Amino acid sequence: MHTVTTNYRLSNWRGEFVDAATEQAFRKHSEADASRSLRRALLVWAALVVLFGLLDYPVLGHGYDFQVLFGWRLATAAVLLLLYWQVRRKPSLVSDGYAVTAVEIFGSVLFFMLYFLRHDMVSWVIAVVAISLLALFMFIPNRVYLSLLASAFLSIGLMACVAARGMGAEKVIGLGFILVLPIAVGFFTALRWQLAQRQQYALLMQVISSNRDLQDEIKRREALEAELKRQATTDPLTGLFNRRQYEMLFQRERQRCNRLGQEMTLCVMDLDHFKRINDQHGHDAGDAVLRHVAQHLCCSLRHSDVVGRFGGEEFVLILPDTGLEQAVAVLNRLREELAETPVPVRGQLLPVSATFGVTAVRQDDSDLESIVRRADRALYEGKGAGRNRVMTA
Ligand SMILES: Nc1nc2c(ncn2[C@@H]2O[C@H](COP(=O)(O)OP(=O)(O)OP(=O)(O)O)[C@@H](O)[C@H]2O)c(=O)[nH]1
Repeated sequence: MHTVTTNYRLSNWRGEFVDAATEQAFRKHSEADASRSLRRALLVWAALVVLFGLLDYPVLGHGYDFQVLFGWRLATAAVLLLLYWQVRRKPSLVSDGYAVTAVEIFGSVLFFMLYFLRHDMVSWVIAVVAISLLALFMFIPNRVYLSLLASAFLSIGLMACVAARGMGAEKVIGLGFILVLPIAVGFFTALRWQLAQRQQYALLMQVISSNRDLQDEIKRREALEAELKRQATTDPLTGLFNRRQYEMLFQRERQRCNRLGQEMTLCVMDLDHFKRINDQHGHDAGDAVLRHVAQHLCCSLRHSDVVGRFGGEEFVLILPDTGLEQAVAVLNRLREELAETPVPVRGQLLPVSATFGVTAVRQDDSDLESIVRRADRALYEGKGAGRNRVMTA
């Protein structure tokens, strides 16, 4: 279960998450998007700065003022493009906002120069500054207070320019009031926008977290279901199919073989003198031998063969698509393998062997029990004949 409890509380005044780690995660999440929008804005800004320089020429001619202004325009565009390149290389620059603020402050200086050099468009400059103040709040996506700093620099700077040109105090104060308007609108709009973005992010994260919990729960239930199924179908000691399961699999395989006209054999296998192992080495050693033999049977036989534990040290092997002759060959190989590989138990090698009774499944066999009884008879003949052998019936 994902029990991470993230604090999504928002500070209405900062427009950020109260929890620093959550704020950090949000910025990381929105970084790519914010960096893309900022880069676009920087390109447009740089293009406008240079293009509007062409309009300076008819007014200023080829003189010194034009050269200074155009030089400054080019410098501004270069700084904007430098930031564009840096943000592209390192998108995290957009999240902390300091580099963008510094560039905005540098970019503002062009307005002051325009104010002094383009006397023909003083009121235009003021209007453009007012619009730019609004735009500033959009440039720094996560730092509304840094935008406030950049806009304060631009508006106070412009007021200082107006004062420097000898305008009266009432004009300067009046301009201040005019400029406060776009700053207030920009600030509160950006603040609301930031809050809305974070609310959306919190909702998204909560949905993702619930989905993850749900997926974990589904996985847990699936594992539980698989475990229950395993317990219901297998023998706990050896992991082989239990009686109910191999009986069911026998019926299925018999029908399949009948349909395809294939032969099928069934074998009952019993370990020889198993009691001795228990008596001499203990019940645990006997269990270990049973597990080892079960493992060996599963590895040696075909994937489609069915291996079940009949009870005690007896096993049932169902071999679909296998005639009696073939089965005898397979079982002899198995018998030899068992007899040749002693089982390692607690540092000792215990020799094991087994006797097999095998019979073909016939069309007229009424049920599994009668087939097992026939194989069992062969098995006991094998025991009587000296064990460690394969007998047919
Ligand atoms: N360790 C262990 N022993 C078991 C288990 N189930 C049955 N046995 C033991 O298996 C032994 C079977 O003994 P017997 O039926 O006399 O057969 P055997 O000693 O193998 O002799 P033969 O079959 O005649 O070769 C008994 O001692 C049972 O207690 C089990 O799950 N674990």
